Amino acid sequence: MELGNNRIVPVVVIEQAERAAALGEALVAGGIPVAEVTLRTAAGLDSIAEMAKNPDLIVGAGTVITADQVDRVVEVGARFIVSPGLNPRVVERALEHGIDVVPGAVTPSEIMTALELGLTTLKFFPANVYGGPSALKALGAPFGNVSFIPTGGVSTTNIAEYLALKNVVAVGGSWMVPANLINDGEFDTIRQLCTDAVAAIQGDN
Ligand SMILES: O=C(O)C(=O)C[C@H](O)[C@H](O)COP(=O)(O)O
Repeated sequence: MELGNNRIVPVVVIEQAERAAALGEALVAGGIPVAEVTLRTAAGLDSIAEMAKNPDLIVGAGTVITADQVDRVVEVGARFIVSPGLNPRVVERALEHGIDVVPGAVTPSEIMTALELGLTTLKFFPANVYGGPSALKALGAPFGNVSFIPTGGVSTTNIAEYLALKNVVAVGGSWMVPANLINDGEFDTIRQLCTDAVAAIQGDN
């Protein structure tokens, strides 16, 4: 997955596309130049298009549920696709476009289906519901070639524990990009939340 050397993927829920450019600048300034912009709002597509204009930012689409949504997010410049679950038609359409796709998979059967589709980097969501780090350790035994991006309940309190696992390539989360701060244009605060998140893992590297 095209993440550069980033190990934190901000999950963005944005209500106003006019906030997108400034949000992208805050992420870059805060040391996390990547964003998974979800399609959970009507502003998602336009926000991806706006943030994709920033050459310093890696922008992908989240909450991609259907193959049609894959076409639309590729059209506006998404560089990767994340899904909460595993829909083979979404995966196949993304692969047809030649774009990285990270579906959600938390059970051995889902993981085996993803492997069959040629994928080895998967979203582990909701991580806080499906057992967190201990579940990921257990899954690492039979699936040594699979990397996960745990998402759901991740924060500075547990990010180091997740990133210490050899089968965790990055974490996803919304804690550094709260929707209310985006809506209120509190981009200095978002930048600080990003630098705090980066600091939370630098001490453990
Ligand atoms: O929207 C999607 O496509 C999802 O899969 C859900 C998000 O990734 C999680 O809601 C993020 O979890 P928090 O960091 O606990 O807020």
